[in-house]
Formats: sequence, structure tokens, C-alpha cells
Amino acid sequence: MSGTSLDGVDAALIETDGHGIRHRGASLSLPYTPELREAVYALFAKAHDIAVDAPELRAVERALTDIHVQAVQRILAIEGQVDLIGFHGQTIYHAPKLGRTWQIGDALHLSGQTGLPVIHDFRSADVAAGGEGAPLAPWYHAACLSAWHKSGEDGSDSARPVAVLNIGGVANVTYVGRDGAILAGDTGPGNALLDDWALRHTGIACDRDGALARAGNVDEGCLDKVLSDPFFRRPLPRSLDRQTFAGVLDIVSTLSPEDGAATLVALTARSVAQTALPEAPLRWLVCGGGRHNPSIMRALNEVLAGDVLPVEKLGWDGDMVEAECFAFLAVRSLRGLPLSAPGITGAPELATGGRLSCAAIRPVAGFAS
Ligand SMILES: Nc1ncnc2c1ncn2[C@@H]1O[C@H](COP(=O)(O)OP(=O)(O)OP(=O)(O)O)[C@@H](O)[C@H]1O
Ligand SMILES: CC(=O)N[C@H]1[C@@H]2OC[C@@H](O2)[C@@H](O)[C@@H]1O[C@H](C)C(=O)O
Repeated sequence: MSGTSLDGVDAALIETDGHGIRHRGASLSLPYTPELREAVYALFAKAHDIAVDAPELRAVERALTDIHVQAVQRILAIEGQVDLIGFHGQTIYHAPKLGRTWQIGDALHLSGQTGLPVIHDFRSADVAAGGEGAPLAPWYHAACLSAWHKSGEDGSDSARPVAVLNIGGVANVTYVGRDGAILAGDTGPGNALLDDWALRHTGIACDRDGALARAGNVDEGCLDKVLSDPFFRRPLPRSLDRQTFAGVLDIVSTLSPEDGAATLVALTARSVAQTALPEAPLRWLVCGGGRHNPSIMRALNEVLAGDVLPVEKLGWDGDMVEAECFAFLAVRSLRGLPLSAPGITGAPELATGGRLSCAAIRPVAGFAS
């Protein structure tokens, strides 16, 4: 998984039948170099009209695929056996209303270099069917929550409604109601704007430990202006392109680095609080890199009624949830299980998705038929 934060590639091995999680294995992260990060960033502005075979795009695609090859090889070195790869690719454009979502990555190259079948292009079928193409992690969040509910661990029986909140570059929520029904969608910007702001003012692409934001004050005027965007009034399911709110950096540009960071942190937290849900969740289980930022966690605690807890409280690895998710979704895809659902992506009906690329014929254990 290479998410919208552009920090690198996360890889995780799980054993799954596409419904439950039998075992979690090795996991690791490989960072993007600053040059690759910049090259991907440069594609955002051109993605709406660049040709799929443009040399500059193919070069970036090959470089980021090669990092995925390394990640899989390292997992193979630890685990000895892997049956199937789920390869999300790097989103460079996401405009479901225009019928397009684009994750770059050369699945055939990844398959050829690893000798393994690869499931990729997880979002296109959903968008073609009229869905948002995102988020997809709710399938995995729901499977993890279901295992927790069944565990009988303290509090797990009375835990609904509950929300899993992923604070990545963009933030998304999975809400599970008292009856188990799922409602999901993107809440708004996560870390991406704050990362871009920090890079501009400190030269480091992250407000490490929320230090900049902690030293600043929220500019309520700027915040109100941003939160008046119609996106924040749209009901779930809904999704965002990382760059949709890039203009916010202009709105806060007159603020000091500290006040700008504080305002961007407040934007992340308040856009979560403003997201209309059927009932207030009793617990907010937070995963993704944003949970490492104490300023974001404090802001969430201030604006949300329920308990705000990192997913580690349930024994999950909050840095690997998305990587595990795309392994899970790969198996679901191979088995023809749904990746689209009205309450998750807004697609009209349950439908599967993803594509299989296989450069070398090798049987996948457990999937002989
Ligand atoms: N110690 C820290 N202090 C502040 N922020 C942190 C820290 N550690 C991680 N982060 C934030 O987490 C981000 C990475 O989060 P994550 O890996 O969940 O994003 P992603 O998966 O790329 O995004 P998405 O979920 O949108 O696809 C970093 O870019 C940074 O903003
Ligand atoms: C188009 C796209 O890549 N969207 C990402 C992004 O990052 C977070 C949020 O926006 C979510 O909708 C999605 O990723 C996660 C993994 C998802 O599909 O659930």
C-alpha cells in the first residue's frame, strides 16, 4: 500500500479467506526518497490529461513499482511463502463523478519480478458502476471489528455504535451501527495539507509529533471558510481526491507557520466531527499515521463525544491496517466477493472488483480451482 501521504510503501502479510483474518505475519515500511515523492507530487497537477504511456509517468511508475518489488522480496525472505499480492498502487487522480480513478503501478512487472499473481486496480469497477471508488478499507475494518466483537474481550459486546477512523493523507471513517450496518466515507483532509504546510515552512514533510501545531492558535475565520465547502455537507458515502483541498494552503498562507498548522489540525478534527452519522459512536478507534500526531489526537478528543483511542487498544497495528486491508481485498477479489456496497462506496449494489495480473503461471495455494 502506498497511500496519499506519499511517505512510502507499507507491506503486510496476512492469512485470510476474504472473510476473517486467521493470522497476521510480517510487515514493514519502505520510505519514498524525497525525489520520488516530488516526482509523484508533480504528476498530481498533470494527471487529468497525461497519457498512460507518457515517458515521465512510466518512469515514476517503474520506480515506485520497484519499491513494491523490494517490499515483497523482504516479506518473502522473512515468511518463506506468499500466495498472492494485493497491489493498491499510487493514486494520482480521483474524480469518480467524472468516471475516473487512477492508481499508477505496473502490476505485470511486480508479478514478473516476484513470480506471484497480483490483484490490482481495486477501485475502477466501483467507479464504473457509479460508486465513489473509495473508501475500501471499511471491508477490512468491519472484519477486524467483527473478530473483536466475537472475542468477548472487555467492552466488546457493548461497543456499538463504533467508528474506525483512518487519518492518512485523507481521513476516512467506517461507522458500524448497533445493528451492525456499515456506513463509510472520507471525512476530509487528514495529514496531507499539514505535511505540505510543514514541508513549506520547516523543510520536513511532516509536523513531527505535532510540535508546530501545538505552538499555534486556530484561526476560526479561515477554518469557517474552509468548512463552508459543500463537500462537508455531503452525506456519506463520499470520497476525496488528495488535492481537492490543496487551495486551503492559500487560505492559510497569511498565517504564521504555527497558527497555520494549528488551523489545519483543527480542520482535520472538525471535519470528522461534522460528518453526519446515524448516532454518535461510543468509541473512535484511530488508525493511520495521524494517530502519531498528539495535536491531532488532542483535537479529536476535544470535538468528539465518544472515547478516542488508537487501534492498538484492540491489539491492531495502526500503521499496517491499510496494507493488511489490500491483502484482504485481494483475496476477496480473487474469490469474487464484494468490494462495492451502497453504504461503503455508494455503488448501487454489491459487486466485486480488482483485476488479476499474472506474469508467471504458478498455482495459488488454496485457490486451485
Ligand atoms: N510522529 C508523527 N508526528 C506527526 N505526524 C506523523 C507522525 N508519524 C506519522 N505521521 C503522519 O502520518 C502520515 C502517514 O500516514 P499514513 O501512512 O497513514 O498515510 P497514507 O496511508 O499514505 O494515507 P492514506 O490513508 O490517505 O492513503 C505522515 O505523512 C505524517 O503526516
Ligand atoms: C482514491 C484514494 O486513493 N483514496 C484513498 C485516500 O486515502 C484515504 C482515503 O482517501 C480513502 O478513501 C482511500 O484510501 C483508503 C485505503 C480506502 O480506500 O479505504
